[in-house]
Formats: sequence, structure tokens, C-alpha cells
Amino acid sequence: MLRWITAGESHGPALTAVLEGLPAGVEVTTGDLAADLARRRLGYGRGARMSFEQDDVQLLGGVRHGLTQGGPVAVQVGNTEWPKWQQVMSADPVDADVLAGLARNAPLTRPRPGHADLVGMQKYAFDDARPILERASARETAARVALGTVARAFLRQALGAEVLSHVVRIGAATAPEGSVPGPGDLAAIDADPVRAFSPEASAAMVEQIDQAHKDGDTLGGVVEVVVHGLPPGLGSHVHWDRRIDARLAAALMGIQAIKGVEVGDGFLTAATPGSLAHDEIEHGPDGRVRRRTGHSGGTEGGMTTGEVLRVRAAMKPISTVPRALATIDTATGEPTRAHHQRSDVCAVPAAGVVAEAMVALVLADAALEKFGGDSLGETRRNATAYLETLRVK
Ligand SMILES: Cc1cc2nc3c(=O)[nH]c(=O)nc-3n(C[C@H](O)[C@H](O)[C@H](O)COP(=O)(O)O)c2cc1C
Ligand SMILES: C=C(O[C@@H]1CC(C(=O)O)=C[C@@H](OP(=O)(O)O)[C@H]1O)C(=O)O
Repeated sequence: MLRWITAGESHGPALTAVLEGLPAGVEVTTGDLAADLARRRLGYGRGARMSFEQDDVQLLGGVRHGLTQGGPVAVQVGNTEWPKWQQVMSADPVDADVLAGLARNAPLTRPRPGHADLVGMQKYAFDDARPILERASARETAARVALGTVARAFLRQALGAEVLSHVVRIGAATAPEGSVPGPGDLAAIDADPVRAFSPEASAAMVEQIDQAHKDGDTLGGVVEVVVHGLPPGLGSHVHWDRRIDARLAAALMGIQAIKGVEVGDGFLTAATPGSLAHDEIEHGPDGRVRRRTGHSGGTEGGMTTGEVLRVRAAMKPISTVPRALATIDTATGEPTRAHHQRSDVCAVPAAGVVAEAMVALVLADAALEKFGGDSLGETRRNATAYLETLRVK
């Protein structure tokens, strides 16, 4: 079983994350983690913070000389903004007079519609939204991406599986249906300002973001994660919480601002007759069994089929809208406008990288459940033996 947990606030000293249950012998370096964190910072429409936040990443445990050791992998991502926030976010008490003199310590009492501010203040009994937004902030996704790098290294090295993603919608601009990137397409997708897999769609998406920016508005969109090289049989049909599609959906919905998940053709299949919705089975030219199409997104009965896995996540628009929305001042009870500071206009491209990480973590967990292994070699041998002895090949 693979377990992972993150801690840390958006403006605290650092984010911390631990991944437990990975076999020994997985090759991974600090540079690999830094590369994925840089990909997450990318993307047209991100706010000012992403231009200077450095994601100072360190592997604090579980990895020696570039190889996992079998123990928990501990990661720290330092916030380079920390010096400015040191007193406001100090773990230990700070002199009240010092705090009173700090503008950024002013209580936030104008909760933003769509953010966690209001309900978080109600639930955790705060008169200030600061403690809520600090942990609700998607800054935390940097920690998940760092762990996701380790999970995807395991998937690649144990199974030869490759996880990638692309943006398929921003606002009203959409990518052409049916274009599924191959394992080698990730570098080109990352080079695109909105991580789209189509130059025309990319231009239209950039235009949407420019317009929203001009209008003092924000945008959401849809990302698709694609995984090549998975074996049939990760997850199971035997119980609801073992279904791989259920686990992927929960992991993707666990990303801030994700409001919908589709597996394969998802909601479209509900409007398609059965004769067209399902993937017919045949033998390919190599004599191996395969599906003719990819409508199911590579899962049937809660198990991976061995075909390309395809899952989509829909992100709502950023809730810190510059043209601030109506709210109530919780200190006075008076109607007012929500507090607004710098923020992203659109973070859909970044959400794609976070979605890759969550999918990699879920699949690594399912692969370890199926194949086990305390060393990478053992996992690999078990996977190879399973594939060689499949009843139907
Ligand atoms: C990568 C990423 C970046 C985000 N950036 C912002 C932002 O700059 N401003 C903002 O208000 N919300 C941002 N969000 C969304 C909020 O974190 C999210 O809406 C908030 O935590 C409320 O949770 P909910 O949307 O899941 O209900 C971002 C989300 C992601 C995934
Ligand atoms: C810091 C990140 O994203 C942040 C996510 C976020 C939110 O409300 O979710 C609000 C913004 O933070 P700030 O108010 O400090 O500018 C984003 O910059 C990041 O992704 O690393």
C-alpha cells in the first residue's frame, strides 16, 4: 500500500510531504522533482507569485545516491516568500504590538465567493479567513507534484508506463476531439503556453485568457491525463473502493477547484447508443487482443484494460475575481466586495501537471497492490511474469 500526506501553508516556511510504501531501487533525483515543479509553475494566465516563487525543493529522506531505499520518501518545498511572512505566519507567538503594525496581518473579513474562506471560518471558529486560505490555497499542490514525480518514476521503471497531460478547454476555447497525445509528446505540450496539444486551440485559449484579464475576470477549463503502457488489471471490479476509476476520480476531485471528472468519453457516453459507445474487441496484427476504439478511457469494470488510460478533470474559474464579487463583511455584517489581492487569471495548465501527479500516485498504489515488491526488480519480475502468463493475450 502506498500512502502520502502533505503539510504546510501557502505563506509558511515550506511545504512538506511524505510518500510511504515505495520499493527500494527507484531512480529519482532532486533535479527530477525540480523539473516537474517548474512545469507546474508554467502556464499562461498565472499570477505574479509564480514568476518569483522558486520552489526550493529538497529530498529529506528515503533516497540515497539517486535511489529510493524502501523507507518513506520525505520532500520539502521551501517558499521563497517566507521572509516577508515570517512574523504573520510564525509557529510561535509573536509580540502583539509587532503584529498590529503589519499591514499583511489585517484580519480578512470579506470572504471570497467560491473560495474556502467563509465556510472555513464557520467550521474552524475563526474571525479571520487567513488560517483558512493558507491551507486551502493550491500552493499545497507543489508538494503533491513533488511526490508525483517519485510515483511516475516508479511507474516508468517498473512497468514502462508514461503519464502525461494536456489542456482540452479554457473558457470557451476547446481542443479538437479525439487527438490523444503519444508518450513522446509531453515536451511539445510543455512548450506550449497553455499546454494544449493543438496550435489553433492554443491560440484561441490564450485569447480567452487575455480577454478575461482585460475584463477583470477569471477562467476555468478542462485537462486530460493520458497514461500509456499500463497492464490490464490494475484496480478491481469486486468492491466499490477498489475500482480504479473511483480512485482516480477521488484523487482528481481532491485537487483544489476541480468540480468534475470524466473517464474516457464520460458524460458523452450517456448520450451515445451502446452499439457506438463501447470498444469492440479484436486481435491486432501482432496477434494480441486489443480494443478497436478508446471510448472507455482504458478502464472496464473498475480495472485498467491495458489500453491507453484517459481521464479528464474540469476546473472552475479562479475564485479571487479581480472585479470583486459581492459578499458580507463578517466583522460588521454589512454587504461589501470580496477581498482581492494578486492572483491567477487561469491556472488550468498548472492543474494539468497536478492531475498527472495525482493519477501517477493512484496508479503506483494500484500497481504495488497488484505486483507488490520490496525492490524495483521484484516488482518488475512480478509484472513481467503476470503479463507472460495472461490467460488471454
Ligand atoms: C494550480 C491552482 C492554482 C490556483 N490558483 C488560485 C489563485 O491564484 N487564486 C484563487 O482564488 N484560487 C486559486 N485556485 C483555486 C483555489 O485554490 C480553490 O478554488 C479553493 O481552494 C477553493 O476550493 P474549491 O474550489 O475546491 O471549492 C487555484 C487552484 C489550482 C489547482
Ligand atoms: C502559490 C501558488 O498558487 C497560489 C494559489 C492560490 C489559491 O488561492 O489557491 C492563490 C495564489 O497565492 P497568493 O495569494 O500567495 O498569490 C496563488 O499564487 C502555487 O501554485 O504555488
